[in-house]
Amino acid sequence: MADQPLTLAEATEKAKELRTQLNHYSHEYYVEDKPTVEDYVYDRLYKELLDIETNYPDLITADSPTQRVGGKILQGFEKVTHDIQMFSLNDGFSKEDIFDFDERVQKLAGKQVGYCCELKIDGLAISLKYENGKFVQGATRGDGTLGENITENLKTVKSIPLELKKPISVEVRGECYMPKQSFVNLNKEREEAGQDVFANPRNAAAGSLRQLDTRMVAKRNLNTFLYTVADFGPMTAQTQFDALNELSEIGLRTNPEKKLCATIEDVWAYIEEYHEKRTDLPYEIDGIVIKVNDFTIQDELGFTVKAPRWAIAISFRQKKLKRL
Ligand SMILES: NC(=O)c1cc2c(=O)c3cc(F)ccc3oc2nc1N
Repeated sequence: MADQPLTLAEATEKAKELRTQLNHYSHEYYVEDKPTVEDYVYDRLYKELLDIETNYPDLITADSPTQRVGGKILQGFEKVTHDIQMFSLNDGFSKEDIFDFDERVQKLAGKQVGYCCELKIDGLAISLKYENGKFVQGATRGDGTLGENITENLKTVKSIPLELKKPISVEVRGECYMPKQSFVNLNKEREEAGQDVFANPRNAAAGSLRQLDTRMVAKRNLNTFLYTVADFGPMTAQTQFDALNELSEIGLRTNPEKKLCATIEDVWAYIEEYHEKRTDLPYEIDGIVIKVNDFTIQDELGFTVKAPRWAIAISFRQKKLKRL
């Protein structure tokens, strides 16, 4: 006999249970890249939740996984002012530039400093605001002070949690990117449809986030790596390396290839290592970012008008580095 339809009380309880379970499985799959259940298990639970929400639309919540597919057609993107400016990075183009950076930093800091090295993901810089653990605003960098509100589009990016693991209020920043394979698939579809193809995954990600139809964004398989805590709230990390671990602990996706380097020689070895490995990565990188690890020293060094003095990006994208 068909199941008795659930009462509202039963449906409310069941929907809550399914949302928690589905969001947990989604976190494992999209944020940790370590799923513990097969897709069909997820799909069955998802269908069960969708049926309940279809029968009881009032039970739909903002953090329900069914809301990830989008469905809003936006009129445009409102402007957002970044309370904390979103800077860009100074670029280095050679081994000499990196060693000069180290010399400047040691001189300013008055001592040997350690560096946190990270891959420079080739995507679009984004800012994510959470209030009491809930995702409330996503924005582009724009000119560093004025960005665009792309919250509805970022809600369809599965690795961006709609709710953190802790009910804290923070602002974090990172990169939204399109994985290489998704880029190849998308361009194949576009070519078959007689549409223009995207030149590279970065343009494809930027073009996807500019879509006004959020259902289109949901289909683009965008992803993220977070790398900066702008407004710390109750977060306690005192170094960049620890901040990346803390971001991961509250449920945000961070890049696993980070490395703590005690000397600039170790930094250079890391740069050479990933200059070789970059073609094997499932996402594009356009270089390496080197950051003074200790936040106290970062604060001492501060920013110029356009960039932090305590970081430098080395770009793989130009000729001179080919001779690495
Ligand atoms: N594309 C990137 O993967 C990446 C980019 C930045 C920045 O743009 C950036 C800009 C700042 F003003 C300060 C720190 C930063 O750290 C960063 N770290 C990264 N890993």
